[in-house]
This record gives sequence, structure tokens and C-alpha cells, in this order.
Amino acid sequence: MEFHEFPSEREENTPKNYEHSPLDIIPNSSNSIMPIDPFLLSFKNITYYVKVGPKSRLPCRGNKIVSPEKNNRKILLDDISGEAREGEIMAILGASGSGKSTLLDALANRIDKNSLKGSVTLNGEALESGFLKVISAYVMQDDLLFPMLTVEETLMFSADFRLPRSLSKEKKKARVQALIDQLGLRNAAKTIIGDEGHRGVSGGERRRVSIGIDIIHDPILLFLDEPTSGLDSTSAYKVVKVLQRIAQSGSIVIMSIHQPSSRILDLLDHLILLSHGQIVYNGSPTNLPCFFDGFGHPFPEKGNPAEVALDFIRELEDTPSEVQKLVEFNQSWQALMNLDNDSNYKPSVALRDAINRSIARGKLVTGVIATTDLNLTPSLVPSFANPFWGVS
Ligand SMILES: Nc1ncnc2c1ncn2[C@@H]1O[C@H](COP(=O)(O)OP(=O)(O)OP(=O)(O)O)[C@@H](O)[C@H]1O
Repeated sequence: MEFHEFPSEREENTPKNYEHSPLDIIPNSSNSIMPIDPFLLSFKNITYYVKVGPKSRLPCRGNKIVSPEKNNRKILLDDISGEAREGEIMAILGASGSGKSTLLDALANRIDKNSLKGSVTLNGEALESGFLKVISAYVMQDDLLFPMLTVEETLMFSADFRLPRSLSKEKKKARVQALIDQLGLRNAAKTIIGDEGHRGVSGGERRRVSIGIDIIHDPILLFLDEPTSGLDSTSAYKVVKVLQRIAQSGSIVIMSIHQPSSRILDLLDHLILLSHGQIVYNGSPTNLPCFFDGFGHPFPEKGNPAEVALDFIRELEDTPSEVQKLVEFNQSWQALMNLDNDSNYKPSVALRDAINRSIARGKLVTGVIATTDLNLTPSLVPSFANPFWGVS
């Protein structure tokens, strides 16, 4: 297997059409000018397994015989590492059962810490769970919506219910109007959601309303489980286009997706392809053909590279040892790609300050005036009327 010349990760990771440039400079409290670090979510060696009964035992994984000690457990995520950046959409792809939702849950801190190994950090700092919930949102495949409310009323209800009590009605209204534009729902703002008996918004619009409800606070980290499932290709494209806009407003967007169309693939910045809980590709969509060419499986000139890759992985899955070769090839490829990367990433400011700066740029509707003196952990959390994570 040969390696080819790949564009450098740093080059390919430069966000396009960035609304808030990572090199933006804003004054700090002492009026000096400091550069802003873009947010970087890093995950290292994420491993997750569940105990299974004797009938579900896996006799072997790849070309390795499972040790007796491993015999009564099923590994759902196996040593997963990677990075997701502000301004970008990272998509997790793979066949059904490959571990997409499990990885999303692991990154969003929705899996019991005791059964999960590895680390997840934002700008190099571990995330305390209450804090993560304030700065993030998790969008499920479908939310329950009130059929007789209009799009605008639905989002206003979410603003009243979820934004801080200290935020004035005018500011909540302004947030809803900005969100309607961001979601591309201006023409549907006065239309009811609807149900079987009442004609309402389209499926794609409904999905964007669902996303809007969860991002009313303008989160820095956004996780979405299959946001395009069940939508026609145009509606799915519009949803991902909205996600691109959200990313470019200063968020990290991470989503699972089954089979992105070519148009959607063009909107994605970073792909993680999974097979049986292992990473078989981690990089940009544009490098897919080059990567598989290096592995000895040249892509046809035409066709959707994501589809070609997923079909090929599905074929390999008939012979687990072949999947293992691809996993190892990806590891070597990663090592090669990361040669010129700064593996010891050290942000210039603490995470708390980076978040305060993000608030100053208009992110995170907190109900408090953004200053560099914000004490986020104790004061921000209880300021939300009804925290997104519910009562624990
Ligand atoms: N508690 C559990 N015990 C045993 N196996 C589990 C458990 N939870 C998940 N799994 C298995 O883990 C694997 C990964 O599941 P996951 O839902 O992450 O896959 P997915 O790629 O998101 O699939 P889909 O595209 O169908 O939603 C599946 O084989 C699933 O059956």
C-alpha cells in the first residue's frame, strides 16, 4: 500500500466564508488587543463497551481472536480519536450499527462516565458536565411540537421557556427573529406546524424548527443525531446548509448521517467513517478518493465519494481482517497527516475567557452582559429559566 501526497490538514481545515474570523481581535477588559482561539473539541482514545450475555459473544474481531477476558463484552467504540473545529461541520458516517449515535453520545457526554474510557476536551480543558450542557445542544431526530402553534410561536415558546428569566421580552423576540432568518424559515414563520388533520409546514421546515428549539440559546457546541433522516434530498440539503451557517457563526457542529448526497458532502468539512466502532477514515471529504486510492481501491471518476467509500467498507465487512487492514491504514495515514500539525495544542486564553469572548461576539444567549469578568460556572448555569438538560 502506498501513500500519496495529501494536502496538509491545516490547509484543508481553514474555514471558508468565516463569519467570525478566527483571527478576529477584540479588546479585553484592559483594552489591549488579543487574538481569539477558535474552539477545538478534541477526543482521545474513546473506548466504550457493554457487557453482553453468552449468546451475543463475538468470537473474533478483525483478524484478532478476542481474549477470554473480552469475551463477555461488546466493544461499541474502539479507541476513537479526533478533533472537531469551530466554523466546521464534522459528520460521522457508517453503516447501520457502526456506532455513529454511540460516538455522538460519547462526545456529548450522554454516556455514563464510568463505562467510558478516553478524554474529551474543549480548547485543551476537560468539560464539567453542567458547564457542557450550558454551552451545547443535542438535537434528536424529531422533537414533539405543538401542531397548532406557528413556527414563530413555537420558537417564542422555546425562548420563554428556555432562555434566562433575566432576558427582556424584546431581546427574546429579537433572538427568535434572528433564528427564523438563520433557519431560513422567514416564509413559514406564520404557518402552523400542523399534523395529519391540519396542513402545516413541510417536513424539512419542521426539522429546522426542531433544530431551532434546541439552539435557541445559540450554543457553541451542537450535536445532531441524523438531522437529515427521512427528508427528501432538497430538504436535507437545506438542513445541512443551515448547519453550515450555524457553524460559521462560531459553533462546532457534529452530526451523524447515513448517506450524504454529493451536494451535502460539499458542505461537510470533516468526516469520520466508522465500521463496527472503529475509525476507518478521519479527514476531509476531498481526501476520500486519495485515501482509498492509497489503500488500493481507486474510486471511479464519477459518483458520490461518500457512497463509494461506504459501499466499499460494507464489502470489506464480509471479511473482518480486511476491515482491520483499513483501520491500520487509517492510523498510518493519520500519523503521516499529523506530522506537520501542532500535536501539543496550547490555546492562548483559558476556555472560560474564550467563551466570554464568544458571548461578546453574540454567541450564547445568556441574559448577562458579556464582559471578560463573567464567572461562567456558578452564575451562568442557574440563570436559565428551564435548563436544556431538564431537572436532574
Ligand atoms: N446496550 C447495548 N448492548 C449491546 N449492544 C448495544 C447496546 N447499545 C448499542 N448497542 C449496539 O451498538 C452498535 C452501535 O449502535 P449505534 O446506535 O451507535 O449505531 P448507529 O451507527 O448509530 O446505527 P443506526 O444508523 O442504525 O442508528 C449496534 O450494533 C447496537 O446494537
